[in-house]
Amino acid sequence: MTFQFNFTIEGHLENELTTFGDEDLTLDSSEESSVPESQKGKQGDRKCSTEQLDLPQDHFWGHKSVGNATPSQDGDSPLNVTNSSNNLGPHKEQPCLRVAKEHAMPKDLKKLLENKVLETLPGLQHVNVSIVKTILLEKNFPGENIVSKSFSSHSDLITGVYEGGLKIWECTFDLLAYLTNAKVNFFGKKVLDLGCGSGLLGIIAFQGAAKEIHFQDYNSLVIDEVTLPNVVANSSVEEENDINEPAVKKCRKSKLAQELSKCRFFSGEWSEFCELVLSSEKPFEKYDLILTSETIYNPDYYSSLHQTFLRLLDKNGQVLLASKAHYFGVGGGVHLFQKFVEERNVFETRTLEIIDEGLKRVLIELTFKHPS
Ligand SMILES: C[S@@+](CC[C@H](N)C(=O)[O-])C[C@H]1O[C@@H](n2cnc3c(N)ncnc32)[C@H](O)[C@@H]1O
Repeated sequence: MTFQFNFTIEGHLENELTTFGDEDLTLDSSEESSVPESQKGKQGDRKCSTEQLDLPQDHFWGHKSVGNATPSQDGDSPLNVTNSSNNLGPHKEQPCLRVAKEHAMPKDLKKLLENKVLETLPGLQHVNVSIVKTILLEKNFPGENIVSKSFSSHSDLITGVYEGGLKIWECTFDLLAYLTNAKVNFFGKKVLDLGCGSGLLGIIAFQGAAKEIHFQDYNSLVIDEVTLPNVVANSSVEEENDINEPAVKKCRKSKLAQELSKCRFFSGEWSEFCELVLSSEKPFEKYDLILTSETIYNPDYYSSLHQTFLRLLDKNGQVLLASKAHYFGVGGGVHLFQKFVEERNVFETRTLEIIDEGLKRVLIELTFKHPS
């Protein structure tokens, strides 16, 4: 089975970009200085201080743009750095960590699916992201315009600004297939879809009667425009439409609300997310299962990702991680990540599957070396 997604920059969308002012185009650190003073610090949900944030020494945040230069069959091509090499070195720029926030499920669920076109995968529905992007480009909505930034930089990733959640990456499908084939049991588990984007991994856990499912993405726009609608699209909200009987309708509504209350949604950088989620429940019940796809492309994030697993995974829990073997241009990949993990000596890694067609992809499992 092949899935085709168009990750390239649609021509008509590019044209629409011309309607945005230059001030929207803060593509990389070298262009940062051209940002009008009035625009600086306008991204209200960003926090910029190393001291406050317990950053690892080796953690730097230049705005590395990573593009999908070579269109491929599924559009999910090797990641190539689109900007010049001066983006690859450490920057003096202050690290900017996106503050985490929790997103409430809106009361009006049908509104979430307004203007959305649904596509169907076996057993799953998801919104068409190209249409979401088109609408977002047309709307001059408040907040950070990651869509226009992504288009103008011809890039699916802009380090520290947009981390790629507005598309479904190939390894999500590998992990979905693994979860189905290996009949992974979600029943009664607390699950985290880390770096969720579309949230399809978490949705599978939701459908598999997980006790609780948390979704996290770097960008709040992704949660609002893609993850939340996808979760709702895969709940029984549509069935409700067909019922005329008010008592039955009321009963269905409360069942649906109960079902959806198992899901929580978060945006923000991983260390910030950890702080938020750990303080949101006392005591915090750790995750039995963390699902994560295409989140190890950038070695600069390994420390924060490793810390997230360490802080949030239950001692007997499991991380299922899907990744390309290597991310050209950004430098991350399975080998480097496994080496990073081995050096920390906390987690055991086990290769579950190697998919050696097209770009080599790998599924790995992480568990604590010493569970108790
Ligand atoms: C390449 S996208 C993959 C999206 C999705 N998992 C998929 O496979 O389709 C990487 C995801 O990881 C998240 N991410 C990457 N780096 C992050 C960071 N430092 N802090 C928080 N989230 C991050 C982003 O939210 C983004 O959605």
